[in-house]
Amino acid sequence: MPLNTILKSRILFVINPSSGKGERGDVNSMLTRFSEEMGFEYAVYRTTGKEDEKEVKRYLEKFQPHTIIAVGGDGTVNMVAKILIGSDIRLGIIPAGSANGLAYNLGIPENFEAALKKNLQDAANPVDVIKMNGKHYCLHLGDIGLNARIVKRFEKEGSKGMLGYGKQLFKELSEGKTSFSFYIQVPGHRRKKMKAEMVVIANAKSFGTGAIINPTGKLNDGKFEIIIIRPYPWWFVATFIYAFFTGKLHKMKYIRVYSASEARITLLDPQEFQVDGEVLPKTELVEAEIIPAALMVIGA
Ligand SMILES: Nc1ncnc2c1ncn2[C@@H]1O[C@H](COP(=O)(O)OP(=O)(O)OP(=O)(O)O)[C@@H](O)[C@H]1O
Repeated sequence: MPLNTILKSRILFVINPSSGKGERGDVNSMLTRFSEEMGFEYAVYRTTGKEDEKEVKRYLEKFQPHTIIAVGGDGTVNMVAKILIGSDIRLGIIPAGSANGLAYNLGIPENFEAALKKNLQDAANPVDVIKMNGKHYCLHLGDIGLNARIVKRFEKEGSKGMLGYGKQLFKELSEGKTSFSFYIQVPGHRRKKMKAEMVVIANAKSFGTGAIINPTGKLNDGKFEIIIIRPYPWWFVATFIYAFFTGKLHKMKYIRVYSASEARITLLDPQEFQVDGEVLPKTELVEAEIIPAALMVIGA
């Protein structure tokens, strides 16, 4: 955004004080300093975990921001994004959660001041959103099976950070694989019965850990990808890890990728399901459709 636009703009900061690393440093004085230097007006709403959506909507009416910057993890970003779908209010992100998937994909630094500067300088561009089962809005990715089970364990046991994720991944893998069967319907392809360890429905390229699950993913192409990890022999894990970090997963054996603007996955038995880090009840059906250019996101 050019400086003269920032000078006139109103920015609402939605801060989750309880997210991953908590509120670090003296955020208030940093915001005051930047607003004086750059001349923007700002308001702060600190989330409580109760009725936050309603409160943010009240700020929209009374403060009429041009930009909302979500300071927190994927949950906070998702809560704000949901409110902004279809509006031209810009969404910015300062990552401060235990999972910051979208921020990672946008290359936003974890340091508060550096992330704030980036949000004040970068342009906003349209980003697609995936609507799942008619009510869940996904900016980053959702999945069925292995990763959803790990995210669930992670939350239940109060694990933190990459080490915590690694511990839960190890536990899941050492308990043996639990593949599941499903039917997949994607327009232009015949309905197919398949078996998988995990099915990922991705808007973005990478998990917040940096693992590239969707090498061909773009946030603004009007499509999402369905990445199916089929049952594999145990010794293939090392090849997967190599592929995850070199961006070659889509070329691997045991992987099937669909690119789609809508899809329907019917599970033969209910499976764990998560969307942008939020663990949802086990499901037997996932219907996904893209909402193209749904949001203006800074740094996209
Ligand atoms: N003040 C608060 N106290 C407790 N919980 C809160 C508060 N504000 C928001 N929350 C909850 O925080 C969750 C979102 O957290 P977010 O994803 O931003 O950070 P996180 O550290 O990654 O969290 P998590 O690991 O639980 O996903 C939501 O469930 C929301 O209800």
